[in-house]
Amino acid sequence: MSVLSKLHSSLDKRAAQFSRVYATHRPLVQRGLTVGFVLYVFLATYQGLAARPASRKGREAKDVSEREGRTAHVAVDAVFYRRLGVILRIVIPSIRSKEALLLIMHSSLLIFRTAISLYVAALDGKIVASLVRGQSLEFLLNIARWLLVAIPATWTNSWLSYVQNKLAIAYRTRLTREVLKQYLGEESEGPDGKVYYKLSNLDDRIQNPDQMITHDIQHFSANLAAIYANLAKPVLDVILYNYQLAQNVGAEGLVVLTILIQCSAALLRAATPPFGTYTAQSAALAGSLRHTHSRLVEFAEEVAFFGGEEAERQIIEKEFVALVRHEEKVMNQKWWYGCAEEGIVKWLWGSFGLVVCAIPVFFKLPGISNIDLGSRTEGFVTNRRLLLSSSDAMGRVMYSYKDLAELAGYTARVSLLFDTMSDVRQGKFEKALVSSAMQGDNSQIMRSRGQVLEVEDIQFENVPIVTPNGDILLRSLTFSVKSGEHLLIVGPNGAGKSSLFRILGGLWPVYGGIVRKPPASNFILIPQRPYLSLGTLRDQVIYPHSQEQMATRGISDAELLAVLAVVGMDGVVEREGGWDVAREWREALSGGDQQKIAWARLFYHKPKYAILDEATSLVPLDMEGKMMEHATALGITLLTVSHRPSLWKYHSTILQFDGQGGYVFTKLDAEKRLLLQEEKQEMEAKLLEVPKMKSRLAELRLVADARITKAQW
Ligand SMILES: Nc1ncnc2c1ncn2[C@@H]1O[C@H](COP(=O)(O)OP(=O)(O)OP(=O)(O)O)[C@@H](O)[C@H]1O
Repeated sequence: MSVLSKLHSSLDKRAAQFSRVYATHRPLVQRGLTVGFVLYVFLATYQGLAARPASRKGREAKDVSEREGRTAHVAVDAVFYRRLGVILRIVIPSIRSKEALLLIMHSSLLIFRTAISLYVAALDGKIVASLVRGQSLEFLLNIARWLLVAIPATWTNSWLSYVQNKLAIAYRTRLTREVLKQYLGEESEGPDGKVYYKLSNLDDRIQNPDQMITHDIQHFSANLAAIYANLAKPVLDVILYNYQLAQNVGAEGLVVLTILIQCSAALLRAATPPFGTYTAQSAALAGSLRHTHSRLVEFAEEVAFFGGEEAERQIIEKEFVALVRHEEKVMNQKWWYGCAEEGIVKWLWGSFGLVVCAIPVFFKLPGISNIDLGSRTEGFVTNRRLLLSSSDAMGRVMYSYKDLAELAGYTARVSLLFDTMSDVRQGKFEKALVSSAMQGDNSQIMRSRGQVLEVEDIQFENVPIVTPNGDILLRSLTFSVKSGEHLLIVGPNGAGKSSLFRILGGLWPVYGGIVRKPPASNFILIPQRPYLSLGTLRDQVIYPHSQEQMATRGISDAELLAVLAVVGMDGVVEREGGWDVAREWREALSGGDQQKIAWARLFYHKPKYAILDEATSLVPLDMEGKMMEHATALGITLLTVSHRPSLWKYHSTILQFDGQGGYVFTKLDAEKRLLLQEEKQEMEAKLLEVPKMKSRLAELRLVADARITKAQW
């Protein structure tokens, strides 16, 4: 016997010995491998979802933040989980909440559906086996079972999508309510309120809050509701299907299969583009495009008069092209990613699966006695179905990473909204400042804060007027207004007249000194272009009251008509078809009529103070006088900005800005001021005549010189 054949026989002996030992201990090995497999699936899922460095994704995410003015990144990482945690506490406030119950219901349905799938896999195998064996009765019985199981199966699927949609709506409702609570904070919240104003005027971080509150919250909620099904269910499926498969084909093949699948999955994952960042970018670009369109709708008349169609088209097109380019980039990425994904998940993993299913056909597995053709076919069909479901579930775990990345994008947007609102409520604003705001004295003023005290009268003590971008309009302003002492405010454009009102209304922060003033509810503002709400004609006059509040105050429609009569607008009720007609009042009423409605609103509310910012610029002089007299007769103290001298006589003090950072606050003697004004106008008129007179004089001189010369001749 040669050395080679000796070696061969000794190897044979050892192999036989090993397979004997292995066969004896196989049940134990199987159990160990199965437990190991389950642990592995959990670990792999955890690792797949756990925080990861944001490298490339972080870099690309900067694009989003630049548009939103903030350095936040979008990736499936620790930041994402922290943000999601905060939002989850809002959408699922307690274990007894409706949302928690819906989640439990959703989970039960998911488990039930998997159980049905397992049953169907086995039944499928049995049907084919009975066919191969030619057992007609068995075949019919199995078909009956198939039809029976179809009832709960279809029922479960419908319920699943129903509960998932319900969850999405419930999340959206919770989030929207919470956002609106903060965004339109009650006036009683004092300086913390008016977030909707501060967000767009005092802070740069959010360009389109409307888009965030509507579109982004909706997508976030839908994604969050789906991610649970897309993640929890496939993980559960992978474990259950594979457990069942391990029983049928042996755990060894499955372990090899899992290793191969995980290696290819890791490769695919490494190549996954940053879809989360793309989602956030898409949302920001879509918001920007919508904003340009809504601006055009808002200023349609102005644009039409200017013939600005070409300019507007260019602006809109620029936004549109940016969005389309981005969508195309994402589409291209999705195209190649989709190819790679399908090739790996469907075809490569499918071939691995077929090989695994074939194991019991080609190898005799201890404990599994597939002898006849029927049993072999039954085993193959069942295993193949299990495998298809398992690889489908595995694929969904893979896809869910993409979903998770998308959810991260929306989470970033929603949490940016919450974070910014929270900062704004605490008076922390992020805005691009003018360069002077960063220097010495100016930056000192910007850093400090003044005091706001609630008292009966208005008193400003050394208060600087600073615009949100750090421009200091006035370093220190001191003046006071007592009840009944009407104040006239004058000065050149941009001097800070309206800004003073913004401080009074609590819209702008007080950077220094002391502001004493009554609560904001004691003021009513009438600007040059008054605000008209969506609603009925009655709503315009009583805004922001509701009809119920009007009834509580004991005011009837007839009394409201009397209020309109003061401003000569009582005819409008009949003309427009009654109090309850709703219309776009900005279009239905002329500019002057809109101002008169705003004055009627003032007479309805009778506040302590009225802020009139060029509030009579569009009404005739006689009506202006009537309205001013009625307001003072009602005991309303007026703070008026106007360039019309006709209004001077209604005021007792004057605050005059010079537009260079200086001001004068003094008693106003309207008569004297009018006389001076008249004298000034007369002199100005005379001065205008001077050049004309000079040229006439020159002409006369020429004529006179000519006559003298002629006489001499
Ligand atoms: N939200 C804002 N953010 C930044 N700057 C602002 C803001 N609102 C106003 N400003 C700036 O504050 C300055 C003063 O504006 P303000 O409206 O108080 O002027 P004004 O005296 O009322 O002028 P006008 O007579 O033209 O109405 C202007 O330069 C304006 O650009």
